[in-house]
Amino acid sequence: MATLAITLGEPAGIGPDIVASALQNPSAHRRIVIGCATTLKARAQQLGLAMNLVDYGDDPYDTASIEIINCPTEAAVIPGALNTANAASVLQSLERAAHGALRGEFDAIITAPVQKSVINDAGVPFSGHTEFFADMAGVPKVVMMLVAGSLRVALVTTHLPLSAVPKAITSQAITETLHITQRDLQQHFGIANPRLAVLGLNPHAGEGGHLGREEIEIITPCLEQLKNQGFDLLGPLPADTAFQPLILDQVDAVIAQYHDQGLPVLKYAGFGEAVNVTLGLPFIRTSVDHGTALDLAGTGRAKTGSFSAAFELAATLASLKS
Ligand SMILES: NC(=O)C1=CN([C@@H]2O[C@H](COP(=O)(O)OP(=O)(O)OC[C@H]3O[C@@H](n4cnc5c(N)ncnc54)[C@H](O)[C@@H]3O)[C@@H](O)[C@H]2O)C=CC1
Ligand SMILES: NCC(=O)COP(=O)(O)O
Repeated sequence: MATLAITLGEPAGIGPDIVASALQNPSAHRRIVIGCATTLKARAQQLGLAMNLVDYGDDPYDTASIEIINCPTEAAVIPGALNTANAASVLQSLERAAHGALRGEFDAIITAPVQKSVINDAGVPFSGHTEFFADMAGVPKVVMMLVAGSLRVALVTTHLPLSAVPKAITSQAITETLHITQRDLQQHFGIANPRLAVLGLNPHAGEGGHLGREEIEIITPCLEQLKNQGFDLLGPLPADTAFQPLILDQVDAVIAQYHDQGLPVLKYAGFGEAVNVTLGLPFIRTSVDHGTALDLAGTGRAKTGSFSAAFELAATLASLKS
């Protein structure tokens, strides 16, 4: 049995809906939701779902119960309507989850989606859970990897404006990404000798320098150095032709240089069933593949497939660790 912390995410989004829906059945794992208890109860009621919520630690563990660590929102929550007053509650829930995971109180964290913009609008710099948890853990570099069936896509850079990407593609960023991905695929995914396909940055991987020089000046020398150290790498490959069975059948993960180079393909392959996992943290963190879907909050139309997959992957990774 694993002890799994679940953060509720943006209270006006579909986080409360998917958490209430997906946690209906008893589980072999202890489930601790961190977020606004009033919001979760209200959303469950709106969706006609029963929720057996008990305060964290109050009762002996019961397979049907959901424990809650309450992080009340400042203002009443209206599904679909963002409110900067409630950003503090979201951040408090993430901090509580990270502190608990760092001290071994939780075996893993599963996050429901947050609305990054409303946290920024509340005056707090925040680019994503990935970077937030890295900061909380004091880890300078982590890797965002999404998994859809046998397809795994990891990113060298995460939440950056496109204009900032080329500068961020450094030998150090690529080297660290490949080290973290290789190590975590070995340690957590049981892949003894991961083979990784690394994408170029430019169209046609730079077309021999005629469409950009990052492949020649940065990526290729970096990959050669890592190959000499024993890494099993393909690339740099043109991104537009890399996602085909000829390549994918021979690799364990694709390394994309930036968010929208790799994730649209992954989400086309498995949106609604895929899982986002942060590699390189000192604790396990998985998440959904989708955002806050404000348009669906409180409607009963939010699908729970990705959350359930994230929950199962977190439980599996936690059991492999112990
Ligand atoms: N892990 C996280 O915290 C993530 C947060 N986000 C944040 O979410 C916010 C909204 O992002 P968008 O790009 O609009 O993406 P989104 O995923 O919220 O919505 C895209 C489309 O997919 C639909 N959709 C999303 N989840 C669904 C579900 N479970 N069931 C059925 N339909 C679903 C939505 O209704 C919408 O039509 C942004 O602030 C973004 O930063 C986005 C991705 C991940
Ligand atoms: N598109 C994936 C995404 O934005 C997830 O971000 P994070 O909040 O998990 O860092």
